[in-house]
Amino acid sequence: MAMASLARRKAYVLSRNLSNSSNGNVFKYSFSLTRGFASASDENDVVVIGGGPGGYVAAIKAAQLGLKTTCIEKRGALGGTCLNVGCIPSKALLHSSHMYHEAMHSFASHGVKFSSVEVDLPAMMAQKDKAVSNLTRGIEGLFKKNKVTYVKGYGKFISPSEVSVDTIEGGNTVVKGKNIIIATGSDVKSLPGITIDEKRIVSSTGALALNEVPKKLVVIGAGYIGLEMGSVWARLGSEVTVVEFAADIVPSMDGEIRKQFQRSLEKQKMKFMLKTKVVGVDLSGDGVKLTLEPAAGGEKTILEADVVLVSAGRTPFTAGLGLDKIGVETDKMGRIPVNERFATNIPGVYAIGDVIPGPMLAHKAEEDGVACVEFLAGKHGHVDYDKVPGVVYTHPEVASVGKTEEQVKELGVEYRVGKFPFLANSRAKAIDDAEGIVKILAEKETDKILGVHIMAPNAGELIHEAVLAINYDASSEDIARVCHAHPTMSEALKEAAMATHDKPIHI
Ligand SMILES: Cc1cc2nc3c(=O)[nH]c(=O)nc-3n(C[C@H](O)[C@H](O)[C@H](O)COP(=O)(O)OP(=O)(O)OC[C@H]3O[C@@H](n4cnc5c(N)ncnc54)[C@H](O)[C@@H]3O)c2cc1C
Ligand SMILES: NC(=O)c1ccc[n+]([C@@H]2O[C@H](COP(=O)([O-])OP(=O)(O)OC[C@H]3O[C@@H](n4cnc5c(N)ncnc54)[C@H](O)[C@@H]3O)[C@@H](O)[C@H]2O)c1
Repeated sequence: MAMASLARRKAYVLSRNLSNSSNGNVFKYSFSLTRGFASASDENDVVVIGGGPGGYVAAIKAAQLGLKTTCIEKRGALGGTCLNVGCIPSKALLHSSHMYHEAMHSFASHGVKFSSVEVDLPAMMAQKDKAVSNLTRGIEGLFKKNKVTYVKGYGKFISPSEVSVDTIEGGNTVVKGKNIIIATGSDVKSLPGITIDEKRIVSSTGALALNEVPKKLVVIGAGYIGLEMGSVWARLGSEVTVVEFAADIVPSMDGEIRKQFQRSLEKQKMKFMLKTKVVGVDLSGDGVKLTLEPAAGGEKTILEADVVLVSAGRTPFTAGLGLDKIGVETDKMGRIPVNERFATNIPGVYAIGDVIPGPMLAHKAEEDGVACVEFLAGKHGHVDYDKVPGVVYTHPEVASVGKTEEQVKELGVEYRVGKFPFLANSRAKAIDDAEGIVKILAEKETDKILGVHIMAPNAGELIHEAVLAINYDASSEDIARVCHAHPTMSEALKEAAMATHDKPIHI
């Protein structure tokens, strides 16, 4: 059987039959799987531009599905923003700085004493860089294992089936593909009048590589990056002030959880200036002087900083890609609209990940990549953006899936809420790390889970039981009746589920 399926895979030659629908954005595909060797031609079945979580995962999956695949990446390393300057280095620094903070503030109460604790920033950065380089090399290994051709260079369209690549070595090559997937990701959104120099005014990339702990750090934007990188430097000793235009931190978070989360960050000495905008920057002295104004207008104030982190969102990256040359449409925000098969308005050209509408998250980009190539291979791909979990990796972490209470109210659905605080969870008490809560929202009539929100030290791990439940349309009673090991933090989810459909035991 295995031999037969291998032979079948090798023999697939994909022939695509495109028919453009009246709105120009929906295509129908039919595939004929005839015997022959696709590799006999130079043309790829799939070319992926961008080697981030969207692109590299799409390339590997396409190859696994028997499609001849090439991935083009300009930065000289695979893994994209996430691995090189995003998820991975930030989590490395979050972990290291948390260890330092624990050593300074928590170890003694557990009976572990040191004569002195100090930060060795170069060593901390070296550990982060080692994690990144090991992982990027790992993806190159996966490309080899799966026979994905890797072209290092800057790709730009010369036609809907041809990409010209200025290679890192200095040459040029043209890569042809029956299907081309744009996975070029996103870049820092700059703010008018604020020029990022990655020294005094930094993006997340600069904030991941500061060579000393700034005395005063001002963060513009209380979103994922601002709170994670703000936490890193606050733990290492910076005085951190977060300036946020909106009325709340992480505006997309459930309101009740957000309030508790903000209080927790304030206890960690992070200061918040909400409903505030930066209207001027003065770099004439050694540091930075920011002019602030209430978001609604009013009296100006000055805030001084040694370093300013601009983390007010990210913007799709399509510079130099030649989209206009082949007619790929973008929306007002520079994103590439796609249909449910990730097809753009140009036949044979697809887009996934941060460059298309939807949450800008690595795991969402990966799901896009897999689903997109599954469609290309004649299978059925599926991604439901309503069931994509989100995690802020601070301490405690905040993780959520599904709807917030505000969204449920807006939908007009009758619902029940069940909550359980970690203060009543035996494991959290045992390890003396009990700040946080689980909150479950379920439809009143059916008990179907609509949303789960967790604030806990390991919320990013705990959330996946809820993600699974929501994906299987589970009820809160389903979770409540599942036996959970004791003593674990996961029991808080069970208790919150019991509180949703009936009564909890331990509170
Ligand atoms: C500081 C930070 C922390 C983050 N932490 C998390 C986290 O913890 N969890 C999470 O889910 N998400 C996190 N993100 C978001 C995550 O990094 C992105 O959602 C994810 O990387 C998007 O994947 P992608 O493949 O769409 O794009 P990217 O990862 O941006 O990859 C696109 C790649 O395409 C390449 N490219 C672009 N144009 C061309 C071209 N013309 N030719 C060749 N190559 C090209 C780029 O060099 C890049 O490597 C974080 C982001 C940042 C900045
Ligand atoms: N843990 C994670 O999953 C993780 C971590 C980091 C980044 N990311 C992703 O990277 C993307 C970018 O992160 P981010 O934190 O830059 O964006 P974000 O969208 O998460 O937050 C940006 C914040 O900046 C505020 N803002 C916008 N303009 C402003 C202005 N002029 N002045 C003050 N505040 C302003 C917004 O109201 C918002 O609260 C996010 O979409 C996120 O999905 C994810």
